[in-house]
Formats: sequence, C-alpha cells, structure tokens
Amino acid sequence: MSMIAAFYGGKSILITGATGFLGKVLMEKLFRTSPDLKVIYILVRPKEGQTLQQRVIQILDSKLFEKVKEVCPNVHEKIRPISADLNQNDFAISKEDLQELLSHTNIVFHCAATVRFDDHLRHAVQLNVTATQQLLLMASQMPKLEAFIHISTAFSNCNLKHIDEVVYPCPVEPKKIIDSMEWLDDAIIDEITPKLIGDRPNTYTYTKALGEVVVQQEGGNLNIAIVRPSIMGATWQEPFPGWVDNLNGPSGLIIAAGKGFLRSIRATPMAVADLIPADTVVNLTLAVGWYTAVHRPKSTLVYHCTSGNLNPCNWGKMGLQVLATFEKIPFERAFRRPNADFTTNNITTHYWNAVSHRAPAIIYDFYLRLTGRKPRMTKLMNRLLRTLSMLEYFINRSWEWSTYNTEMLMSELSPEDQRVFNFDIRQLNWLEYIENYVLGVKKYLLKEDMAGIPEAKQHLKRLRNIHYLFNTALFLIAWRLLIARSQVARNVWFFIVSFCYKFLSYFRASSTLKV
Ligand SMILES: CCCCCCCCCCCCCCCCCCCCCCCCCCCC(=O)SCCNC(=O)CCNC(=O)[C@H](O)C(C)(C)COP(=O)(O)OP(=O)(O)OC[C@H]1O[C@@H](n2cnc3c(N)ncnc32)[C@H](O)[C@@H]1OP(=O)(O)O
Ligand SMILES: NC(=O)C1=CN([C@@H]2O[C@H](COP(=O)(O)OP(=O)(O)OC[C@H]3O[C@@H](n4cnc5c(N)ncnc54)[C@H](OP(=O)(O)O)[C@@H]3O)[C@@H](O)[C@H]2O)C=CC1
Repeated sequence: MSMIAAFYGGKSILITGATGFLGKVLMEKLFRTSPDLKVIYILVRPKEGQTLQQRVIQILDSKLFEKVKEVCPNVHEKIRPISADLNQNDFAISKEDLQELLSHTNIVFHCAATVRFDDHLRHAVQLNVTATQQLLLMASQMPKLEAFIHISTAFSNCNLKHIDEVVYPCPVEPKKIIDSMEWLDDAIIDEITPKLIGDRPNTYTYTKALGEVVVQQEGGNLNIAIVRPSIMGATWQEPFPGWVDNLNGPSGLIIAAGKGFLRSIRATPMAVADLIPADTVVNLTLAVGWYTAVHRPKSTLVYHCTSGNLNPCNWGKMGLQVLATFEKIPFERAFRRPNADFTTNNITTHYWNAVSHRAPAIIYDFYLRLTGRKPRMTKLMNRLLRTLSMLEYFINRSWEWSTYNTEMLMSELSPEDQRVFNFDIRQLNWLEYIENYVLGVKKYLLKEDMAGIPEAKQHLKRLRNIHYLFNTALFLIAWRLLIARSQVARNVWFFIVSFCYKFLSYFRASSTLKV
C-alpha cells in the first residue's frame, strides 16, 4: 500500500493554476492514486467566454482524465471550482467561498503563475509575488493546514552557474518591489526593469525568485516547501506517454521545426537540455506534500526537479532525435521539409535567418498575394524569430543544480511509493521519451490523426521535388547570367562540357570494344 496515496485520502486540497499544464497533470494523478480524497478546490477565473463549470467539464472531458473516470467515477463531484482572479485584491473570492476554503483546506499546491518571459514587470510581480504573499496570508488562517507547497522554477537563480537547494536573497526586498509597483507608472517601471532584473534574462525568472523570498520570509509557522522544476516537457509514463497541451518550452519549437518553419536555431549542441517530464514533477510534488506534512522539517526545504546532474542529455542529441522522429512520424501539411540546424554565432544566425526564414516567407507571401489570398507567413516568421530570441538564453548555457533534498526524499520513500510516485529521472531513456514527446505534440497539440501519416509523407516527397526543381532552376538562371557576363565562366563551362563529352566518348568506345 502506498503511504503517499493513503495520506491524500480524505483530504481537502487547494490547487492554484489547476487549469494549467502542471495543474491538470497534478489533479489527474491525485484522483487516480487517491480516489478517496475528499475534495479538490481549484481557484479558476472565467476565460474566453467559458464559465468555471464549462472549464472544469472541458478538463474532465480531455483524454488526460480517461483513466481517472474509471477509478473515480464521481470525480466531477470532487472538484470544487472557486471563482478567483489572482490579479485582484483578495483574489475577488466571495466571502462564503473563502470561509469554506479557510475552514477545510488541508494541503495547498500553489502552481499558478505567469510563465511569459516578456510579461510587464507590474503584471509579473502581481501574479508571481503579490499573489503568493496573499495566498500565504490566507493559508495562515487555515486551522487544518498541514502543508503548503510552492512551485517555483529551477531557473529562478539562472544568473548563477551552480545552484543549491536554498532560497537566495534578492538585492531589493520583495516588499519594496510590491509597494513600488503600486505607485510607479508604467513608463518608470519600464525604465527600471533592466536594472532590477540585473543579470537575469527576463521578468519571469526575476519574479519567481522574488516569490521564493516571499515564501521564506512570510511563511511564518506554516509547513512549507518549494519545488523547482527545470524545463517541463510532455509526460513520460503517466497517465500515458507524450501528453502535452501547451506551446511552452520546447513544444512550440517542435511544431515549428516539424512544420518546416524553423530551419536554424542559435543553440549550443553540447549545452545540457535540462528537460523534466511533467509527471515526474507531479510525483515529486506529491511526495514533497506528504513529507512536509508528516515529517514537518524545521526549515523551508527546496527540492530541485531537474535531469542534468543525474541523466544529462544535450540539445544536439535532442535536436537530432526530434528530426529523426519527423522521418517516421511527419506532421501534416508542412510548409517545408523539416531540416533544422544549430548555429553558434551572430553572423551565421543572421545569415540563416535571412536565407532560411525570412526569404521563403516573403516568397510565399508573394505567391499568396498573386493568388488573391491574404499574406501571413512573414508575420508568423517574425513571431517565431522573436520567440527564438527569448529562448536563446536557455539553450546556450548549462547549469548545475544540487539535488540533496530530492535524493534524501527518494530514500525516505517505501519501495511501493518509489514505484507509484517515481521521480527517479535516471530511469528515463531520452530517445524513447523524445519520440513519444514528438508523437504527443502531433496527437494532443496539433490534433492530427495517425491515419494521415502516408499522406503527410507524400506531401513531404512533393516538397522535396519542388525543392530540387527550385534549386536547379535557380542554379541554371544564375549560371546563364554568369556565362553571359564573364569570360572565365564561359571558359569553365566549355572545359566542363568538353570533359564530359570526352568521358562519354571513351565509355562508348570501350563498351563497343568489349562487344
Ligand atoms: C549537432 C547538430 C544537431 C542538429 C540538430 C538540429 C536542430 C533541430 C531542431 C529541432 C527542434 C527543436 C527542439 C529542440 C530545441 C528546443 C529548444 C527549447 C528551448 C526551451 C527553453 C525554455 C526555457 C525555459 C526556462 C524556464 C522554464 C520555466 O520555468 S517556465 C515555462 C516556460 N515558459 C515559456 O516557455 C513561455 C515562453 N513564451 C513566451 O514567453 C511568449 O509566448 C513569447 C514571448 C514567446 C511570445 O509572446 P507573444 O506575445 O509574441 O505571443 P503569444 O500570444 O504568447 O504567442 C504568439 C504565437 O506564438 C506561439 N507561441 C507561444 N509560445 C511559443 C513557443 N514557446 N514556441 C513557439 N511558439 C510559441 C503562440 O501559440 C502564438 O501562435 P498563434 O496563436 O498561432 O499566433
Ligand atoms: N512550464 C514549465 O516549463 C515550467 C513551469 N514551472 C512552474 O510551474 C507552474 C505551472 O506552470 P505551467 O502549468 O506550465 O503554466 P501554465 O501557463 O500552463 O498555467 C498557469 C496557470 O496559472 C493560472 N493563472 C494565471 N493567471 C491567473 C490569474 N490571474 N488568476 C487565476 N489563475 C491564474 C492559469 O489559469 P488560466 O488557465 O485561467 O490562464 C493556469 O492555470 C508555474 O508556477 C511555473 O512557474 C516551473 C518550471 C518549468
């Protein structure tokens, strides 16, 4: 019997960010392994014209929850959506809902965040820092609370090369930052943002670091732990391999490469690709929840959920495997044949961006205009290049994360818990994982049918022929122009032609002799 699964039985659990990628995988695992849990409260905001209930139904109707419905048929009765906007004061939760949350919650998993790299500092502070502070305040009024688990990121201190499982201080206190956001106008915030974030690459990593300091400073007597995942990718094993539902991290780039938009990427092939499957993050998070509640460590423990130190894979190997998978499982209606490469310096990056990204987009838009359609490729390509520039920081460096606490936790688990809540990344086979990831992107993100693979292969063959034709035509035109203008080119041309002629005559003569 799993001790962790038994621990969550009968519990009332509050999850923020339950509609996000991690939140959904977390809820799924909780229901599947502890179907006797009492209730999961989720803080949800109405979005895109959907009510809270509609959002919950959409989640439960997804393939991710198929197994849960078998194990826990009354799952819809056990999810209690609570209308809340983490951007608002007191989250705009009604008094009745708040009362219910305060009096019943046993465990809090705080996953909500803005994960956009380029978010305005005011918004990123509101969600990643102020909302964390408010949630802690709420948690301090929960008499039955046993543990508060805060999800951060392994990159919150990406300005360091070696990162320990500790909360690092920030030069400016989070409280001061929160206060200043209330009275500074946007223009001034824009001006001071680069100074505040310092040597971090974006407002996301900066505000996640501030969020950790808030957790440590304002956690009071709560039982708190911080989990720091690295780059979260598709599921590895549970509930099935390859599940992914947003474009964050590598997923968007896998689509861009598979559809033939992405042809070159500025990345260091030998840099460690610190990916971590979403189900591994969930297993560790649930084990941390159990350990924090049961063992009540004296201080706030930080747990790194990373792969680089235990089972490293580099971007070069990952890129090659992604490309190899496209051969077997191509995406439908590709713009060009998938064939991307890594560049390592500014000059080659600019060159390939012009030749492989911008030029084909301009040509295609010209074709769309000629055929009376609206051009769209240049816009799409500019967005892709912008995204690439935002991700570059993370694919050209390697970090070392210590994992003492994570390894300690693993040794505390019973063999059954090590199996049911497996977060031992050493067991992951990267080639198999990446293949399943690409397949998952095709099935769950692009919603493409596997029956379309033969047609997708045919389409790629047509693209290859068009590519050869285009290159041959281009070569002939260039050569013709050169011959018309240069005596040297004409001489070379006559030399090649006469050489070929002599070669053919020799072969013809020797074959006639043999006969
Ligand atoms: C040795 C030789 C080897 C040869 C190898 C050959 C190479 C082969 C290459 C093959 C394939 C490549 C795969 C491997 C490389 C992968 C590299 C992956 C890098 C990942 C690094 C991540 C680091 C993360 C560190 C921190 C981790 C975390 O804690 S947080 C979570 C991560 N957060 C994010 O990922 C958010 C990133 N996104 C953003 O910040 C924003 O979306 C944006 C700034 C990128 C864009 O903002 P914008 O306002 O312009 O647009 P938005 O409305 O958001 O979206 C516009 C359209 O763009 C699409 N989109 C969004 N995100 C992505 C994305 N990540 N990738 C691609 N596309 C994206 C979005 O859907 C919109 O599309 P439309 O709706 O169609 O308009
Ligand atoms: N993805 C990754 O690679 C990594 C993520 N992390 C961390 O993991 C956690 C989860 O990330 P992930 O699941 O990928 O992120 P998602 O962007 O998929 O999910 C974010 C969640 O936060 C919610 N949220 C955002 N703004 C508000 C708001 N104003 N009010 C209420 N809810 C809000 C979203 O709700 P809605 O659906 O309404 O938008 C959504 O449920 C984050 O803390 C992130 O920092 C850490 C490392 C890597």
